[in-house]
Amino acid sequence: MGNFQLPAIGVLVGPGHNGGDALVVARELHFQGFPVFVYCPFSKLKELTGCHAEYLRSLNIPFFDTIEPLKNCDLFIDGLFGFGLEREINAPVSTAIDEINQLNKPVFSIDIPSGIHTDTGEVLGTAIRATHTFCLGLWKLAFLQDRALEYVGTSELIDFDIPLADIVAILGDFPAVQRITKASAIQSLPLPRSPIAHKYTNGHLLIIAGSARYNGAAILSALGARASGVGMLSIAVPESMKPMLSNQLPEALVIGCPETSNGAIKDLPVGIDLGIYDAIACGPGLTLEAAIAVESVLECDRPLVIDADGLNILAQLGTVPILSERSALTVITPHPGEFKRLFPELADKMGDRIAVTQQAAQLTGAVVLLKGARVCICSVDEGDSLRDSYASRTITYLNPESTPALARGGSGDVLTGLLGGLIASALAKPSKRIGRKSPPKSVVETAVWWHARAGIMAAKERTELGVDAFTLTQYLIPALREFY
Ligand SMILES: NC(=O)C1=CN([C@@H]2O[C@H](COP(=O)(O)OP(=O)(O)OC[C@H]3O[C@@H](n4cnc5c(N)ncnc54)[C@H](OP(=O)(O)O)[C@@H]3O)[C@@H](O)[C@H]2O)[C@@H](O)CC1
Ligand SMILES: Nc1ncnc2c1ncn2[C@@H]1O[C@H](COP(=O)(O)OP(=O)(O)O)[C@@H](O)[C@H]1O
Ligand SMILES: [K+]
Repeated sequence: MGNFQLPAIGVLVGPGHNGGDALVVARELHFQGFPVFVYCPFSKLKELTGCHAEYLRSLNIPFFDTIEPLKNCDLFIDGLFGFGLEREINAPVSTAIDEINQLNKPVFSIDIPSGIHTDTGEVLGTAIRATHTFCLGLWKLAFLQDRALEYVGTSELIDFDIPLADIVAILGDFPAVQRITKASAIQSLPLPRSPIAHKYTNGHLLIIAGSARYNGAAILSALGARASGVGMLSIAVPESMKPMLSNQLPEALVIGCPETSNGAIKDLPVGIDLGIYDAIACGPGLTLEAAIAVESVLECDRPLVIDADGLNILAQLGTVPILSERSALTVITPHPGEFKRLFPELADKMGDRIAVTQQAAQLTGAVVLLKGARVCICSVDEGDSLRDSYASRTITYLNPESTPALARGGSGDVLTGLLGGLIASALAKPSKRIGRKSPPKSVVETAVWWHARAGIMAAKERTELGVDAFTLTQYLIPALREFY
């Protein structure tokens, strides 16, 4: 026999059923021969948890009420608190959590890292920084809240067959919050194309973007739109940028606009007919000098994607009154900074990204796409008869998988173009409609999922440092090849 030693395991046990789960894990590891050490500083345990504790003590598994004796353990199981935690954790438990975090050893959390609020993802005083979290039964919202992600580590769902009838009884047939799945995202791709398609049946998108200061934004949006397969792509840019755009995108119709002395779009060209476009994506790189053009876009009856400076100008014009006036589809795609400018009344509640996105959708009737690590998309439920008041039910989609490789300038511009192209293609006018078309709102989820897949694939091949925005555009089509 070699000198083989099983790792020692520290198990952190709380007073509720999360602690009960941890005790069951501790017992099974003990039966498999692992040395197990329990930290449980609580004198009062819930009944079932208390029974498990009693059984472990009868097996002579050691219990401690300080962390000190567990410090040499090789890894930890965290069962201090699960979804029952609603108030701040105080000393001595908070101090124990900080000490565990400082050990820098692998920690496996049960259900949710202890200290994280199960819905809002808020850190209640302090929280375990898990290496891996096993979420039990149904995904908790905290796994989709940006502020919890550094604590969750990698994560997986342990499905223990909660009966579907029970889930439906509580959440309904179509829960108001959904994770974007590969299956649903693929469904809304404009594939396969009709064999008798022609360019106009595949939609005509107008991108309005760019300035002398930010000319790359127009190119990146256009390359995003190119990957969407949109039938026709027009790009309105300041007149002096026309040659550069034509050079980069020979297939596009480039429209030169009158420009300010700083090289921003002063206005749209006289006589331009916005009515010919199936969708308009407006905003990347415009600067605030393009206010007149953005105002005319917001007043037109075309489906819109508004991003970046389009949003900053919208905020100045008055987000809620302007968007509430619109009857065509409007998708706004703010990052958190832009979101605060659009909705200053929600600025101090941004920690709960899901709640503020829902409130923004209710205030405006727009589809609100809040960017970040876990993009949140929210719209008012069209099936709801109270829609006019916007006080009705919202439907929320969250993208569960992405990569921080996308956290660099320009990746949002790519998304704007991709999204615009997919919407134009889904909304190609009814007289031209051929083949399968998707509901326009569902392509918003598809665009977000596709953009993230491209980032993930690029990061895998090139590391997280190798995904500049132009490179990202080059991975959009390869990311789909896995599926087509
Ligand atoms: N269907 C189910 O129920 C299933 C449940 N499952 C498991 O149970 C977990 C939920 O169990 P739970 O409801 O007992 O809550 P839990 O998170 O253990 O904590 C509550 C305890 O903590 C205490 N406490 C709270 N805050 C505190 C603080 N700041 N500082 C100190 N104490 C504090 C609170 O005390 P009290 O507020 O009552 O005084 C109470 O005693 C869930 O995450 C999953 O692991 C799964 O196995 C599958 C099915
Ligand atoms: N940590 C992250 N993980 C995953 N995606 C991210 C992360 N940070 C940013 N992103 C994504 O990158 C894009 C950044 O967009 P944005 O902030 O508008 O940048 P830009 O305006 O420079 O193009 C968004 O799609 C956002 O969701
Ligand atoms: K836990």
